[in-house]
Amino acid sequence: MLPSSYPNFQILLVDDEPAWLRSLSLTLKSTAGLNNLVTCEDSREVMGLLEGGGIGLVLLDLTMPHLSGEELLKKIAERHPEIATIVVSGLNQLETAVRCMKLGAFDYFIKTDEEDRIVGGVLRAVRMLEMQRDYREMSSRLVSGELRHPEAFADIVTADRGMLAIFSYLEAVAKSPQPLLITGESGVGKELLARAAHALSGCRGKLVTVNVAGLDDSVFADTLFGHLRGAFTGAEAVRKGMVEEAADGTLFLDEIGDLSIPSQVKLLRLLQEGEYFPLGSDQPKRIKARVIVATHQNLAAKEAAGSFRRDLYFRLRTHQVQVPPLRERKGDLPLLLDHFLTEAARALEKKRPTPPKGLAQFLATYSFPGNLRELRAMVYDAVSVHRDRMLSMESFVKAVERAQGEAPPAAEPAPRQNPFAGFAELPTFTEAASFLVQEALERAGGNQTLAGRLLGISQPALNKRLKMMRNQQA
Ligand SMILES: Nc1ncnc2c1ncn2[C@@H]1O[C@H](COP(=O)(O)OP(=O)(O)OP(=O)(O)O)[C@@H](O)[C@H]1O
Repeated sequence: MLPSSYPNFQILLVDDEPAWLRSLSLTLKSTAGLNNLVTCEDSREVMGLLEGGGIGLVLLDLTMPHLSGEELLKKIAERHPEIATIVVSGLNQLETAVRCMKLGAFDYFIKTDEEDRIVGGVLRAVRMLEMQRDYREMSSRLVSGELRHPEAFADIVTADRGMLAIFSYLEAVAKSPQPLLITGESGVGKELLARAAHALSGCRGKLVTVNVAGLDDSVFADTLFGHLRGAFTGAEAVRKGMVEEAADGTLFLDEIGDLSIPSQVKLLRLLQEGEYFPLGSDQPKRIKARVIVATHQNLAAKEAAGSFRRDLYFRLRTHQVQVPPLRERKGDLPLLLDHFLTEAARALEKKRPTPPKGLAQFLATYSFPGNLRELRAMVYDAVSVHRDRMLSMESFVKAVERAQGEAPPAAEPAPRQNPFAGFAELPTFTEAASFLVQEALERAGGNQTLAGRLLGISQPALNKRLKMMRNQQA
């Protein structure tokens, strides 16, 4: 099912110099993994090729016999506005470049420009086209309203708009043979989303998960590609690789940000060629699985720092979702509490306890660096120690205090900023206290005990202050 061609539209290279076409094709293939290329030496054939469909991007020379690049640029913009055109010309003239951009060129390069610049421009255009296509798909689904397959997301508890938009996106790209990249902090639910994407793909095969963190290159190759008997000392039997296990299904590679550079090369080759060799075999096998990868790391930063290959990064992020951390979807806390309470009670064979009033508000004041995994563990812990009908708030307060105490100290303990430092005119004591109290109550969802905790005073002391404030206003 995985095509070896990338991107999933064709890139047409037009130039009357066959040598340039060969060298540009080679560069795009070897440095950016772009191999869905078509070349054309005769400018008169270009419009016919475009009519055939399938071409998304044109790289166009300007000086050619018969039809000039500028004439073609005009025609393409008129008849195929959905196709992006990049001019790669021998002419280093500002006026020509400006004219081409006005005619609708996406970018303009000179043949003597550094290879890297031209490749970077082509990758930008590819990315833009991919995003446009995803956006079109997604908006048509959003306009149509409901999810088509809500059952695929049954295990994911949320009412958050950002998460629901991710669901729509996953539905939109479900049948795409290109890889899907899921990023987000640890514990946000990336694996659950990978499961949902697999369910949506409608593939008959299994979802096979491989955590690639800590696999050295030879173990990575052996795990993914398998080996023949006798391939190396100790290889007493044939081992099927995970790629084969995932045939007609999904291969989910978790912690992809930790992959070593040699393994990155192997993965890129697998995605690019669609083929691999089990260790000890010279018979290539074809991958028949869709690939989903996930990481909690910032791949763009790793790519910029040189520890993640650019060509692989671009290939992997054809379809990408960034899962928001729990602290950015606190509206989900009551739903999640409810879900994890039921789950924990069932797993621990206890009666489902009632959560204390204000628990969700209290948890909303915490940043949850471990995200949903941390919340789940907190709930399990509280349920396992509780005895009464009502769950104790204390267990959660302690867990939060413990976690805050364990948080690694900032490299230099940040001096607490004076929030009034920039004020031209200072508020009075009474005004400042009133702002503080209002803010704390808002953050605690009106719960005075929690608001008091945030301010470092007891609930009765806060209550007294509130009465005082009311009297002052009266
Ligand atoms: N929206 C959700 N509803 C219910 N349970 C969830 C949700 N999101 C995550 N979980 C649960 O939280 C835990 C962590 O989720 P998951 O393993 O999918 O996170 P992850 O992002 O893949 O983490 P890591 O980066 O560490 O691999 C799991 O037990 C999962 O079932």
